[in-house]
Amino acid sequence: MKTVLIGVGQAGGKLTRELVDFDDRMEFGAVLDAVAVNSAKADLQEIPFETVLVGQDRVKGHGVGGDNELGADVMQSDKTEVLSALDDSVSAEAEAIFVVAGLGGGTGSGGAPVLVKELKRIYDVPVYALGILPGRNEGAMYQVNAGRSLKTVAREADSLLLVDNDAFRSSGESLEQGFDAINRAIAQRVGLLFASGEAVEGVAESVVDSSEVINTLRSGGIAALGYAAAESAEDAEGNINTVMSTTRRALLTGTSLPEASKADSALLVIAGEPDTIPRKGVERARRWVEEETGSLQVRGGDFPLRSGRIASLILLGGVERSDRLEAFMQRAKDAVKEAKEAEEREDPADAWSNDELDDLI
Ligand SMILES: Nc1nc2c(ncn2[C@@H]2O[C@H](COP(=O)(O)OP(=O)(O)OP(=O)(O)O)[C@@H](O)[C@H]2O)c(=O)[nH]1
Repeated sequence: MKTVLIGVGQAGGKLTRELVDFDDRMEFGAVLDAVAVNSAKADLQEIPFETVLVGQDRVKGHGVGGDNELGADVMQSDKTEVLSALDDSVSAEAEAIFVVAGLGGGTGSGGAPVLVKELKRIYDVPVYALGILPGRNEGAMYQVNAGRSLKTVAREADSLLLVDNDAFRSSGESLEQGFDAINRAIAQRVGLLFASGEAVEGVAESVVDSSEVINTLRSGGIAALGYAAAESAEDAEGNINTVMSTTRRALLTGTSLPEASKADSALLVIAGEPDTIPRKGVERARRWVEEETGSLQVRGGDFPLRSGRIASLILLGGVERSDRLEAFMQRAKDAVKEAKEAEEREDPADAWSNDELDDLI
């Protein structure tokens, strides 16, 4: 799927950079172009592709400090510059646009929904978002920002592919220490998804096509991506059980949104040397994904790849009803409530109008 990437905010820019690197390293050529947008000048300095600084008149290049309403405002004010930077990037070849952002901060969280909405007005290709959910140990501000941003992006984008920072965290490591590793893990998975349908080696009927990715995401709402790989046997027969076990791991323990296994639609991509991909195993794995997700729309296809490994990549569309997402939305709502209570506590005047204390007479 020929894709144009727009990274918004710090996390968005860093993850976009990883995605560009992965696509280059693998020589897939699925990423057509990339642009990074930020209100913090320092975050743009390391970016090796086109950048746009927004909100300079309001925040003087220092970022919006986690204020996502300000993030939305500065994107709205400077959208013309951002859109004109994209003029040449979104060529006739482009099949999709991805806006990449951390949903917990200010610039990405506020800017991404505004940008997605504008892009949808202009371009005919699907406009997707790749959103990063804050880990459960991040502060209340991050949860509140992400709750509001998620709701808006999911409404505006053709689909929101969610990645939970907690899904990729290694034990004993702080979230910050782990960011580079998390970004690499996400870039590998999402990069393979972009490249699905790009590989032309060993062209066969079973090779996955970009349109299958687009059709899987057609139901809109929230999407997730699962992945697992294992050493490949030398022939297809020897890989029947391996395909089944990587598929199980990809869905049950390897998704970008843990515990999201019920879905409206799914796409199962098996990547590996074409003559080691077992038809029987792939069919069996696809039926298992149908049962497990409860979806009658499970597409499938191969991704021919020169590798000693065999991998299952599962794209899930319509995972809104997942427990993890419900838990996150509850976290965001609790954080809003706590913030309101703290605000009231700070104002001594409110002590007199406390509803929990009954009047004496
Ligand atoms: N996966 C991942 N998450 C990150 C990274 N950097 C920050 N985050 C997460 O993204 C959220 C913060 O968003 P940032 O992108 O840093 O903020 P911003 O959009 O630049 O906004 P401001 O700094 O407020 O201007 C937090 O939830 C972080 O946990 C990263 O490199 N990788």
